[in-house]
Amino acid sequence: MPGAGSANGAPTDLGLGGQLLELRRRIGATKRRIDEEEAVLREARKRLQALRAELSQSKEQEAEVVRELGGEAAAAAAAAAAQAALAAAPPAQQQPQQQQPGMLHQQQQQPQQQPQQQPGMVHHVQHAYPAAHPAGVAPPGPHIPLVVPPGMIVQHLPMPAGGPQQPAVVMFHSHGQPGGPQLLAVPQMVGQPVPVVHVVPVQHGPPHQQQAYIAHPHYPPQPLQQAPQQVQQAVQSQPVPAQQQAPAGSAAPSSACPPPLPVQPQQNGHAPKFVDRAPAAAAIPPTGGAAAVRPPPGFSAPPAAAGPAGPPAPAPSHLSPANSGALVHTSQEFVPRALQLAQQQPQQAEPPHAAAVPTVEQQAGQAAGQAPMPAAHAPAAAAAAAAAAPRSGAAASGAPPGFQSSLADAEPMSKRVEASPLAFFPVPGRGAALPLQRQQQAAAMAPQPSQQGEDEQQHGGSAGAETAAHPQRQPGWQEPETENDAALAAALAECEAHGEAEGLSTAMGAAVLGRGPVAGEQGGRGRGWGAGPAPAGSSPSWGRGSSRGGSTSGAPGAPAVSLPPAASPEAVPVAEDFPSLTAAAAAAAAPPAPAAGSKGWGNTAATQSLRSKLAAGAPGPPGAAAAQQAQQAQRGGAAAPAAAGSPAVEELEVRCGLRVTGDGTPDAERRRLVKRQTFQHTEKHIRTRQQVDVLAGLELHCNVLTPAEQAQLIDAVEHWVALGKTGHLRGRTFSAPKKWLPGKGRVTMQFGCCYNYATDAQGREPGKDPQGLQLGIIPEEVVEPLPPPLRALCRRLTRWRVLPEAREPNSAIINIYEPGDCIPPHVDHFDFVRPFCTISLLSEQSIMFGQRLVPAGPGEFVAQGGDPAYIPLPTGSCLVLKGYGGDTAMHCVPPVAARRISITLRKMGPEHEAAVLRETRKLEAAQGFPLRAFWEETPPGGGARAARRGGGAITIK
Ligand SMILES: O=C(O)CCC(=O)C(=O)O
Ligand SMILES: [Fe+2]
Repeated sequence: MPGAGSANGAPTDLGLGGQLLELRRRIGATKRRIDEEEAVLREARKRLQALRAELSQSKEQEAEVVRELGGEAAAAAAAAAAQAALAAAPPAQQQPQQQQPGMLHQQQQQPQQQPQQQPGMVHHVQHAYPAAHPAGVAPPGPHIPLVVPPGMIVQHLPMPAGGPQQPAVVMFHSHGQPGGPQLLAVPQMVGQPVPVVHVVPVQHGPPHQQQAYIAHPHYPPQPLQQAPQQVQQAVQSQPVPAQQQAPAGSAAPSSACPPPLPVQPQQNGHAPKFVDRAPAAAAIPPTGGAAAVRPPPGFSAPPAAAGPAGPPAPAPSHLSPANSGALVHTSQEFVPRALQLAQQQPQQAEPPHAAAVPTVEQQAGQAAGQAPMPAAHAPAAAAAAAAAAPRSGAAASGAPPGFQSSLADAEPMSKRVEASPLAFFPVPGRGAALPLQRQQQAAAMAPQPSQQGEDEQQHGGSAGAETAAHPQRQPGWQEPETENDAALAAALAECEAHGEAEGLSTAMGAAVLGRGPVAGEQGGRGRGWGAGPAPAGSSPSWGRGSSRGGSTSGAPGAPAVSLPPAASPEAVPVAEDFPSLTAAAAAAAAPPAPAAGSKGWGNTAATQSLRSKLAAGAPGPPGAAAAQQAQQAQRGGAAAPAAAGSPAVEELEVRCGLRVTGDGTPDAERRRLVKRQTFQHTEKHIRTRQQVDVLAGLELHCNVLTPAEQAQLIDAVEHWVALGKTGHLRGRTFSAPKKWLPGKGRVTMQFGCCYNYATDAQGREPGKDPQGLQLGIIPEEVVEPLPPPLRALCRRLTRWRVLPEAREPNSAIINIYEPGDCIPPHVDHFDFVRPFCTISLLSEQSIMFGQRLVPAGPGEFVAQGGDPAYIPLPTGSCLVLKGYGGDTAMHCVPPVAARRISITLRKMGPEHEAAVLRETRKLEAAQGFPLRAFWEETPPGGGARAARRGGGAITIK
C-alpha cells in the first residue's frame, strides 16, 4: 500500500523527496502534540496551585468551624474508635515507611492532635496511599473506622465486575474545582462507621481521580499493614509515595480505575487500530477500510476485572435506605459496627459468576421480546401528579410550595433527619436542599432495571428479522424541518401562553428557539435527515426516512466513500450563534423571578447571600459555577469577564463548565484539531445478499474534548452520579441496576427527557407501552434538564459542524460502564432524530456494529450473517451515527476492559420535545412555580453556614 511504513515507521516507497516530506509532516504533528500536552500540563499545574490555595483556606475555615462547634468528646470517641478497630484488626504487614525522593505529602494530613470534633464527626481520617496506584481502588491498607461526617458524599467506587452498585462507600472528591475537595454525605451513612481502606490525596492525579476511597463491604477485609501506632501516624501525616504499586494479591481489580488523563488511546483487546489518529493538516481519509475494522480472530469479550462476580451481597442493614436518617448513634456504637462491618465481609462471599447471569436462552428470550406484559400504564396526568407530589405537597400544607423552607414542613420521615444538615446538602451553589420526599420519590420512581432484556430492547430490538430488529422504527417525525419547526413553535407558543417568563421550560424553549433556520447538513450535503435509503428489499414501512432522507452514506451496495471534510473552520460561525446558549444557560440558571405572591424560596436572603458568596469566587461544581456566571453575565455583573459585549465562545464554555479555565485557545483553532474519520465495512445483506456497508454514515470525530476538558466533564458526571445516588435528581434522571449482573447493568443518567430503556416501577417495558405498542420517550416522566456543561457541549458540536445545526441535541443519556459492563445490541430509538452522537470518556473501548448482532452468552455478542465491525472510540471523541450505521445496523459495546463513560447526545423528535415541554408545564402548573434544575437549588435557611450551625456538618465552602 502506498505510504506503508517500514519497521521503524519511515516510509519506504515514496522516494527520498516523499520520505522527507512525510517525515516533516510527522515532525510537525509530533510538535503539535507536544504543544497540546504542554498546555494541558500548564493547566494542571495552575489547577494544582489553586487547589492548594483553596485547601489551606478550607482548612482555616474548618478549624474555625470546629472551634465553634466544640466537641472534644467526639474527637476522643473517634480516636477511641480508630484505636479499637486497629487493635482488633489482623496483624500488620510491613508497609514502606521511608520517605522517598519525590514523595508528595498529603495536604490534608492532620496535626498529631486531632482538632476538636462534633459527635459523629471524624474528618481527615485519611491514610496516605500511593496516588498512582494502578488499580485505583481498595488496595490493602489499614482499616480506620471512619464515622461519616455530615458533609461527605457517597460517591462512586469503581467496583469489581459484578459488584454491587449500592453506594456504600464514601470518598472525598475534589470535583476539580479550584475550591478543592467537596465533602458531602448521604443521609443513611451519616454517623455510620465505615472502614477506610484507601485514600487518594486530593492533590494527585487528574480531577476524576482526586478521590479518597473508603472500603465497601463488598470487598473482603484487607489486612492491616502497620502496627496501630504506625497506622495512626500514617493516617495523620504519612507522605505519599508517588509510584508505589499495589502489593500482589490485592483485592482490587486491576482495571477498576482507568489510568489518569490524558488518556492515551488504548485498545481493550477487542479491536485493532485501523486509522492513524495522529493530527494531520487535513482530515484523514479512511485507511484500511473494511479490513481494518474486522475483529481479531477469536475475539471474545472477557471482562478484564478480576473482582468477584455475582449478585451483590446484601448491604449491611445500617447502610440500607430504611436506615436513612437514623442519625443518632453514640460514639460507642461506632467501633463495634465498624468492626462488625469488616468482619461481615467474608460471609458476604459472592456466588460464582455463572450463577448470577442469565442463560443464553434467557437472553435470547429477552432479546426476542418475550418478557411478560407490563402492568397498567399510569395515565399521564397521574404520573405527572405523582412526579409533582414531592414538591407540591408542601404547597398543599400552606408552606412554600415544593421545598421545605422550614423543617416544620417536613414529612414524618424527614423529621428523623431534621436535626441533621443532611436534610440538605450543605454545598452552596449546587444541587442541594432536596426535600426528603424527593429522595423517596426518586426511590419510588426509579426504574428497576431487572436488566431482563433491558438493553436488547432498549433502543430498538435485537436479534431476529430486520423488522423485528427495528421494532421502534416509526414514521412520524420525519417531516420536513419546517414542519418540525412549526410543531415546536406551536408547542412553545402553548407554553408561552402560560405567561411565565422564566424557569426551566422557557430555558428549554430558548435553547430551541435560539436555533436559526436549518443549516445544510454536513457541510452542505443537503437537508437529509441522516436516514439513509433503506437497503434494497427492506420494508418501506420502516419510515419515511427511507424515501425522504438525504443519503449520507451512499447507495446500498455501493462502495463506501469517505465523506468530504467538514466545512473549513473559517467558514464556521463561531460566536454569533453562541449567545443562544448563553441565554438558555442564563435562563436556566436564573432563579425564577418571584412573581407577586410567589412562594418559592429562590430569592431568600440566604440564597442571595449564598449567591454573592459564589460570585465572590467560592467554588462549585462546573454546572453551578457556570450557571452562576451566566447569571452574572446576564446581569452585566462585574464578575463576568465578557458580559457586556458578545463574549467569546471559549469564555462562555468556561462559564458553562465545559472548557477549562485558562485555556485561551481560540475556538477556530480548537476546532481545527478535530479530526474526522469515516468507515466502511461491507456485509452481504441478510436477505437480498447484496453488499451493504454497515458503517455507512458513521463518523468519528477525535479531539472534540481536550484531556483537561474531559477531566472536567468526568468530574461533573461523577458529581451528578453522586447526586443521583442520593436521590437528588428528579424522577428517573438517575438509575442504577438493583441487581448487578455481569454484563447486564450500568449506571445511567438521562437528562432532557426520559427514555424507557428499562422496565420501570410501573412495569413498563423497554420500548413498549402496556398495549405492546412502541414506547420510547415518556414525556410525563420529567427528568432534569441538560446541565450547562452538556448544553455547551451540544452547542460546540453544532458550532463545529460535528452535528448539523438543526440537530443540536436536547437530551442526553450518560452510561457509566464499570469493567465488564456492556450495552447489548440495539438500534437507537427513532423518537430521537438522526444524526445523534456519543462522546467517549475515561477509557478507549470499542463499539461493535453489525447488520444483526445477537447475544451469544453473558455479555457476549456475535454478528449473524457476517463479521462484526469494531470501531475503537478514543477518549474525547465523538461518534456520529446516521445513515445505515445509525438507522439500520445494530451496535453494542462489548464488556469494557476499563471504566468508561459515554454521553449519548440526541435530539428528540419535535413532537416528543413538545410533549416533554407540555408535561413540564403541567408539573409547573400543578406546583405553582417553575421547576428548577438540580444545579439551581440551594439550601434553604442560610445554606452551608446555617447548616453547620444547625447540625454540625462539616462543609468545605
Ligand atoms: O456507550 C456508547 O458509546 C454507546 C451508547 C449507546 O449506544 C447508546 O446510549 O445508545
Ligand atoms: Fe446506541
